[in-house]
Amino acid sequence: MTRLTIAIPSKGRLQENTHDFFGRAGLKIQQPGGSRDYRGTIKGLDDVEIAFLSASEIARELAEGSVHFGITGLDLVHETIADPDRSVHIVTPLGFGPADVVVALPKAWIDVETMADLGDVASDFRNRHGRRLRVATKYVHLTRAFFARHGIADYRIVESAGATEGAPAAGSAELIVDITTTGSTLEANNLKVLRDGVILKSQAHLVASLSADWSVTALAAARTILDRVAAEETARGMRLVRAVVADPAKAFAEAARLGAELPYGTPAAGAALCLLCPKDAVPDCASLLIAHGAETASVETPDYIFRRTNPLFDPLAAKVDGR
Ligand SMILES: Nc1ncnc2c1ncn2[C@@H]1O[C@H](COP(=O)(O)OP(=O)(O)OP(=O)(O)O)[C@@H](O)[C@H]1O
Ligand SMILES: O=P(O)(O)OC[C@H]1O[C@H](OP(=O)(O)OP(=O)(O)O)[C@H](O)[C@@H]1O
Ligand SMILES: [Mg+2]
Repeated sequence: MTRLTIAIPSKGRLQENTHDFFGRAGLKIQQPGGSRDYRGTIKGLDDVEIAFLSASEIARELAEGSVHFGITGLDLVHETIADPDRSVHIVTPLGFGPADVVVALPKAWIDVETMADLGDVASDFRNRHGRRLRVATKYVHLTRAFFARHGIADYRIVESAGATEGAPAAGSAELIVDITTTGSTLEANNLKVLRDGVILKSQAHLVASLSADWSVTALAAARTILDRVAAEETARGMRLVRAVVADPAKAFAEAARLGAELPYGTPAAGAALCLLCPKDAVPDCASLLIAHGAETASVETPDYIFRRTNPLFDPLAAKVDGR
């Protein structure tokens, strides 16, 4: 039976946060051969194999179906995978690795502030210089699609693997499409982003391949992992609030308006009412219980909240089954 393979970044800026993400869910990634080993495991989960790859390789392997899950940037998913809606399923954004793919050009081009301005300049440029504007980028597909959407055809792509921001100053291109987070690399190269020049807002995502071999074993392992991930995520936003009140049903009816849940039912007379309450509503919830006669309301932080329905796993299972 095929085991579940998860590809995670082995280097670069997504690596450390990826380990933290699994760690929060109580999943410990082990790399038996040390950092040079290409394969690893998750402690206690025999049906799972970890593949350590670069962020761009991960997008490729997801497209090929040679891994079940991968963690990579949304920019790479859209750049590398021809038809992402069909070949992969986005499980969840991960809240780290934020970066925008942008169209940028020298600040000295004061008349060009928007994609429409760029369209005008592109035609002019061709007439005047007898050659097309050059765009330096490694995001070839994203650039083509975005320029086409803005009706710009008078340009040529110059593929650039690194130091793309230096291309205009070096004279190898007039403008660039690249990724930026703080903007300091653009600034250092005297470049500005067009007002409507943000092609994609990216961050790291957990992505599932729809062409992978989803054996019963692999799917069960996916459920185990996504249960833990979802349980930790849910728990992070909730608190357990406990108090003995005069009329638990009535107290809960009011607490429900604050978003509280009654996970273990209405207590018998004299026993504590136990509520799951959104973190931000805890002080109001506690005051409400005191107003309902409680002497004490105690609040605890749950580590995990497991539920029968899993918002991360269920949509994936539906897609995999439906193939
Ligand atoms: N400021 C940033 N610059 C570049 N990438 C970023 C940034 N912030 C987040 N990322 C994300 O990290 C991904 C890859 O980053 P990084 O350049 O660290 O990987 P890498 O190990 O160099 O991979 P490769 O060798 O394939 O380029 C990007 O595609 C993007 O999704
Ligand atoms: O907006 P900023 O915060 O300045 O970040 C953007 C820069 O960081 C990335 O390069 P990276 O460091 O990954 O080097 P690489 O091109 O070798 O991958 C990216 O290609 C930009 O050059
Ligand atoms: Mg890089």
